[in-house]
Amino acid sequence: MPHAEDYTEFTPDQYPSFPSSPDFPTIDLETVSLKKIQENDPAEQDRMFDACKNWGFFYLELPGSEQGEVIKKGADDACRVAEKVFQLPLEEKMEYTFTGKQLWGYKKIGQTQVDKNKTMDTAEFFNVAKNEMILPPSQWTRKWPKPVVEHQSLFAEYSTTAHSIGLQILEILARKLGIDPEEIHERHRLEKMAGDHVRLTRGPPRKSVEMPEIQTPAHTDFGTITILMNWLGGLQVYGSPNHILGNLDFADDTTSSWLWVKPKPNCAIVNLGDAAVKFTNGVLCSGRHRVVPSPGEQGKWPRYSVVYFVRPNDECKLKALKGEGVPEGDVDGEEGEGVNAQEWIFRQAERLRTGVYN
Ligand SMILES: O=C(O)CCC(=O)C(=O)O
Ligand SMILES: [Fe+2]
Repeated sequence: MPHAEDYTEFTPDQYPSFPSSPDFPTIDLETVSLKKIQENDPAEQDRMFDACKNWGFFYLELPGSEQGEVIKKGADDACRVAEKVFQLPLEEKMEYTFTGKQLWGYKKIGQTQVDKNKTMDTAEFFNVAKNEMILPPSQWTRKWPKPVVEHQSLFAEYSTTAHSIGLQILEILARKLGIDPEEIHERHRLEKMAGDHVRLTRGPPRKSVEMPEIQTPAHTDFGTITILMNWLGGLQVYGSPNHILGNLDFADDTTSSWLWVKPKPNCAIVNLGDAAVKFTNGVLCSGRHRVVPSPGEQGKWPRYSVVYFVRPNDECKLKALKGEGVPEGDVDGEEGEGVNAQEWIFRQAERLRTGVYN
């Protein structure tokens, strides 16, 4: 990696701590040790299962697990690449906008509507596709910016590791519900085409004390499971658990209904997405969340995050799986039924972008 002094924006050593004040109510999430679940610790696995049925969100403690260390270091390195990507001229970044049904590449600021008044989002994303990075550049189907090309091995390792951790978690959840774990593996083959990507995000420093801006509007993730690394506050979870598929409603936007997720050192934040709700017929919860500018002093820094989305293979149908813990019938009516994962994700992304669901 280039020298740290080349960078000015992503400076986690300098970040002030998350303010401890009743003005910033936080959500009390469980902390699950990756090492322990990998060692089949039954109590740890039970706590994780409960967290996935309740909030659909938990902290995943990384140290002590080899794969955990890859994510911890890899996320830092990915942010340094992100800095370089976001520093490219807008004109150049726009050469990488999403094409067709693939949500890969660049999303500029202000592309997504965040409220009923048509206020636009303030975060920029760069989505680095798993299916490209795990292949040699000669097999790539699209162009990637130089900083990404130069760090292909970082993105390949990060994608492979995050995908593997996601599947280990899903396998444990499947067993608890009496679902054959092979049903999960078959729908999430690493080498098959899927919407999986490493998302690099950058939100600008806060403009005003009142924090009116929203960096990323309320949403549930569209895939199966997400492994998120962030360093500054800003992520918020809606204060009542969501078991509704694809819930993108702006809902009650009053600040009191949102709880802050305080970043926890050495931990990833794991959350389930819509496909996990669908596969389990609503037993597992895909937590509704959004991103606002970091609170207090933290808001003076630009906010970076590194998100890995584990998604079902493109052709996979979003249907409940069989298992003794999965109720019969369809708790969500026909929503998403029979639609393949690629189509579902594309539709949801369009709905989120345009706000037509409201
Ligand atoms: O930046 C974060 O902390 C969360 C980002 C997120 O929710 C997303 O990209 O889906
Ligand atoms: Fe999200």
